Amino acid sequence: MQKIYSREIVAARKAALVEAIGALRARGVVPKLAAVVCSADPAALSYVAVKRKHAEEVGADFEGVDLSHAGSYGEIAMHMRALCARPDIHGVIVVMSSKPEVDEIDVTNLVPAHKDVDGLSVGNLGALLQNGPHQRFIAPATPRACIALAETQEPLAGKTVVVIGRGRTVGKPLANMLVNAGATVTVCHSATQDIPKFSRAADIVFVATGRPHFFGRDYFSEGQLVVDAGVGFIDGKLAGDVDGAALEGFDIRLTAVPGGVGPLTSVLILENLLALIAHAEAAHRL
Ligand SMILES: Nc1nc(=O)c2c([nH]1)NC[C@@H]1CN(c3ccc(C(=O)N[C@@H](CCC(=O)O)C(=O)O)cc3)C=[N+]21
Repeated sequence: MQKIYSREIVAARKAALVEAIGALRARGVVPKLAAVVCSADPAALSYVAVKRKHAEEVGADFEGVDLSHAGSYGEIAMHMRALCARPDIHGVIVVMSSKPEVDEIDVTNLVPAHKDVDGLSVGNLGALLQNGPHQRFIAPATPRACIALAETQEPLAGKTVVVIGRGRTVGKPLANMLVNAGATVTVCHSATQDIPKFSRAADIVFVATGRPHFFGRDYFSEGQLVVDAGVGFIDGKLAGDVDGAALEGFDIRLTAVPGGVGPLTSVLILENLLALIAHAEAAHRL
């Protein structure tokens, strides 16, 4: 088994971000990202800290917003409207929690498309499905990271791929983005009978279920590329959905957790932030 790390692509893309943000700052535009947490979930809060670190490393401003104490959806909506109206904030991400206290996609839909930095609102996802030639949309960062990491290994057009997971932040948008990229896509999920029948036959398998170390040797076949988008915890340690230890001695490439999709996701959120600024400037909103 060969582990695939994102370190090099992350470093290269970060260096490009530093340069682009420096150029923006030189003409008075300071990119600013706001990250909103709606649920009192330590994992969501720690993810905000990771976002802050990455933003500050490349010279972007960052604001964490904790709405977990808001009493009602109405109160959350009021805070969201005020936040999204602020001209100093170019992008707003609503952090999805594994223990949501409100429907965080509903909250995401309060972010207007021109500030929807993670591309998860209804408008951006609709545009992603349409994928028209004149459409500019923001694609969700985690699926983008899965695809960018896979593309460091092999082209996707014409490949047979299986996506395990149909979640709203990774699996479902990822499957549609893979279709757009020219892959032949099968989506497996909790109601699928005999997932290995499908996953073993694929050229590339993307796993995004949030079940740490659930997927072992039975699910895969030799020669495959496996992209692991899982960010679960086992004994307090970050663990992907794929049980890497079960693949030892197997001729297969597996993206690392930690060190694979995760760090690239953070970089792509910031690339999305710059794309929002470019779109706004093209539309003379800035
Ligand atoms: N709207 C939304 N978009 C998201 O993309 C999103 C979200 N909500 N909710 C939470 C999950 C989680 N997530 C991670 C991103 C990077 C790392 C990451 O960089 N992890 C490092 C390790 C960091 C450490 O060890 O603390 C790694 O994998 O190497 C982890 C987790 C994005 N998420």
